[in-house]
Amino acid sequence: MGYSTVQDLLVEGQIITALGKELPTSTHEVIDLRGLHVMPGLIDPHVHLREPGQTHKETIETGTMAAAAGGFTQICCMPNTTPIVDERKWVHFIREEADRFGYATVHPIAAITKGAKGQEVTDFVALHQAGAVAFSDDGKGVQSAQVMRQALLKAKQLGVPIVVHAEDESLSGAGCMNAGPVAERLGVPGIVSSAETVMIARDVLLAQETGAHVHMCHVSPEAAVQVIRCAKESGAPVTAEVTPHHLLLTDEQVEHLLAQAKVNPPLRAESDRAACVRGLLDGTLDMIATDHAPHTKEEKDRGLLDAPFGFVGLEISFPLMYTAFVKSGILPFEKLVYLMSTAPAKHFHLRGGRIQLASVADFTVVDLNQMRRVNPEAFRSKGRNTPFVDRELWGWPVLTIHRGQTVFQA
Ligand SMILES: NC(=O)N[C@@H](CC(=O)O)C(=O)O
Ligand SMILES: [Zn+2]
Repeated sequence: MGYSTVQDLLVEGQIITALGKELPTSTHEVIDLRGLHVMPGLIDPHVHLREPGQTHKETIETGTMAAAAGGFTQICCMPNTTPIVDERKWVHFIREEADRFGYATVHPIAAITKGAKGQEVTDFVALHQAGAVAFSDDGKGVQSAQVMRQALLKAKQLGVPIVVHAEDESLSGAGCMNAGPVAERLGVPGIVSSAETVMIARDVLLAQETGAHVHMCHVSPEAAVQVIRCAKESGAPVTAEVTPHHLLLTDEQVEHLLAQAKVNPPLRAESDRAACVRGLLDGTLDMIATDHAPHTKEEKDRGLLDAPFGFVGLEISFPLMYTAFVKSGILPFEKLVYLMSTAPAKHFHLRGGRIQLASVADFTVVDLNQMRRVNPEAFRSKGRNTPFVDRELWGWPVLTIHRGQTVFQA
């Protein structure tokens, strides 16, 4: 970190072929980026692209366009589609579709269990050979410790992470928001923090016993941050992600926004939010994930009890993080780039995450001085479901280059 410089960058084909001061311009097209910042293409480890099957919510085309507009050049997509990504053909389909449009590189995450039913572990070897970079039943927790242990042993052999959506259904039940005073005032069933923390603790123990890499999704309660901190101190092979919404919002939002603030895991109390920020600053939480979860307006309008959980995030997460944490002086710019590019590349074993000689030309140019309000009507994503409508943000991406090609320009 601390590697910011002012210099030129030469791209030939898909590759960065020179870096330095005053490179000869001779026959090359010159893009003047004075006053702007270039960073390695952002990488999002947790995106719902909704294909196959749920094309009313999002498609691979619209989801990767949204990624490019948000400065992401690589994304990992979750298997909770229709059907579930539990067979090789769906891994191939996703990669081929993404390559056909070319807006961003998509790394499929395949299901841990067949149909995400939590019972029979999928064919990890075949799915990994097809291009799955990790395994997850995201959207649901794997309820059986025995099934999870079996999955960890298989993942360990392949050297890939198991990505944990931590939710014990016997505790989360029919809850639609965080359990607490706001849920009580609204008279709706709450989701207790232990529904998440109990499974995080279980999977830390299973990671220690098996030696497999466990990656915790969208961490939200204070107790979960504490469990992960202890796990890391004891050397357990555990990493974790946190979302911009869990760092910035609390369940107070649900009082005003109702289903527009409904997400899983739920927005929690102020003490939980503050603990997530501390966890991010001290390295307990390793990276930022958007958990981009598009739903239609009709679905989100069903009311707090019946609407689906989830927010879109790809097109606003860098400005959200930049404005709240870098512009305010809490986090150095380089650390944010690390959290949104270098760290996900490292822990998911992806190329990228750095701008260096001979690497693939994936990079994002941001304008740190431009303020714009969040306007969901302008999203490339089909999803408009965000609790951040109208927020004033700085640090918008203005140019995204993926494999040497311009895929987004403001
Ligand atoms: N996060 C959400 O609220 N929803 C996700 C599922 C998930 O990531 O758990 C979705 O698929 O809609
Ligand atoms: Zn999840």
